[in-house]
Amino acid sequence: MDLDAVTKQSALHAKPDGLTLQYGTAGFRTKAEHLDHVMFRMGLLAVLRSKQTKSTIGVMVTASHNPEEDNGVKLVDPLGEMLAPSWEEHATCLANAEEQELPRVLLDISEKAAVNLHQDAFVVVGRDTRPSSEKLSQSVIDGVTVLGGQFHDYGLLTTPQLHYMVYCRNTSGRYGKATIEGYYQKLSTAFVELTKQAFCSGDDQRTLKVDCANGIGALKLREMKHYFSQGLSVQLFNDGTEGKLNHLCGADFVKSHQKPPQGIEMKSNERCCSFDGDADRIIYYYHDADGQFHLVDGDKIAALISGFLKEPLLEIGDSLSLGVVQTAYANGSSTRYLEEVMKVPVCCTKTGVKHLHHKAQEFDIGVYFEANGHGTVLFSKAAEMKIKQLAEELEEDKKRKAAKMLENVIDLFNQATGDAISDMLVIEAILALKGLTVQQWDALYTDLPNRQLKVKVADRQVISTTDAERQAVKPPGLQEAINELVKKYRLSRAFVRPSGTEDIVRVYAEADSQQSLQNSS
Ligand SMILES: CC(=O)N[C@H]1[C@@H](OP(=O)(O)O)O[C@H](CO)[C@@H](O)[C@@H]1O
Ligand SMILES: [Mg+2]
Repeated sequence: MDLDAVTKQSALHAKPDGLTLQYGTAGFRTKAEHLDHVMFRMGLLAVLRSKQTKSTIGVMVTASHNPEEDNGVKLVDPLGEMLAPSWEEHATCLANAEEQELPRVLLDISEKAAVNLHQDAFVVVGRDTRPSSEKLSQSVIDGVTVLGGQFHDYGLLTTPQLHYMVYCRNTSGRYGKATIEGYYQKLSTAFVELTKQAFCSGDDQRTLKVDCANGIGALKLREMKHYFSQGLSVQLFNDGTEGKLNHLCGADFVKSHQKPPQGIEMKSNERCCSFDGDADRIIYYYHDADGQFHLVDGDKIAALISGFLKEPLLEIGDSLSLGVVQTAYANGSSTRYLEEVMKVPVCCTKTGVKHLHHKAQEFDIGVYFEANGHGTVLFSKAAEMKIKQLAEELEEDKKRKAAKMLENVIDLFNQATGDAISDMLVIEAILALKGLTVQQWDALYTDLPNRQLKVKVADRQVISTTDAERQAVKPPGLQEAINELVKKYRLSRAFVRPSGTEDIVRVYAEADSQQSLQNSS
């Protein structure tokens, strides 16, 4: 490690005095103008992590659904998963070190994490469409090169595409080809195979309107749509040619305002969906014949998918375990539906994909979705092998068909992380195979009316929670006050937690009717 070179280069990416940031739920996120030094340092850290794991590490420059002026960065671990928690701490230390402390902190991390500094390092970099992203990703690359790491800059990518690239590179191509073309091919082939058996319904059924949040999703979906056009025709809105990123559009806007985005024309009963700014979340919605807006969120996506998976699993007759992972934000109706009607086990974890992902790995087939539309389905290695084997071996036609279908489903889901494009194709395949309209899907259960608020407080850390964030332990009296309110209304539930990505406290409440909800919130 040439620490003199690091010090010299770092001076070109100097940290503003006194600025402290934390590696949160989704990496570092703040105004883009404050991030240059963080990017350089994350380039350094990615090299150390790569040396330590002897694997390719990813660095993604994005602030997802946050405003265009913001930006952010997160590291992607070898199997495409989020950075390990102990390294989140290293990331925070490194980002906050004053200039003169930088060499010492780098040495400290190397020592604590037992990094073999003679090992080679390889880092892949991706970025979203924000005006600040190109320059910031160059700062990441400066950090990588000054520590002697090699890199590949993928340029513009969705966040899940970068996770996919990392996963491919660390599994010697077994997961797929680590190119954008490889990603398109893998997903489209699985989609086309899967939908071959679908009853050919009218053109209306095969058309989907997509609000791309004026982000990277638009670019990538436009490139990709030709690959699967025989099975699905997508119409792009908010494609970035005019509007501002995430402004009055995108999955986060639609979910939190419970209304359609601007810039999309919706006819009654037409199926529409929204991606977020880096295309790792997806939300569906429609207007009914009376012009009423209906949101079909991540919970309903989980319900659709787990219902769909149950049938072929039963058919192949193997006792592979299927489970669903949610967070406290899951609508109470969805949890009840999954447990009581679908009869699948449901777990609740803390907010943030890494928690859900981790829990989902405990099942042979783990379905995980946040209500806001971030999620995927994970298949254990054992489940994948079993399904592949059955797809080849089974004599009986029906069973083999079921195993083949599952095989394509495995390929269609992004196993590294939630992916709006991949989830969209899975959902569209299921709707086509089952001959379901968006209204029929929506009718699986009725959401309890719910509301989510953001509250600015002086110090959000005065609130601490337990029981997967559903109970407040501090400050004293808060939980008792919530209990008092909640017990007055039927099927009601409420909780308060500090956000892991914004300087605010989030308040959530749901109840059996709009009236009860308004009274309680
Ligand atoms: C209620 C909510 O939507 N929370 C979001 C948000 O986390 P907070 O910790 O609530 O700020 O951002 C996370 C990262 O994008 C996402 O995983 C999560 O679902
Ligand atoms: Mg996102």
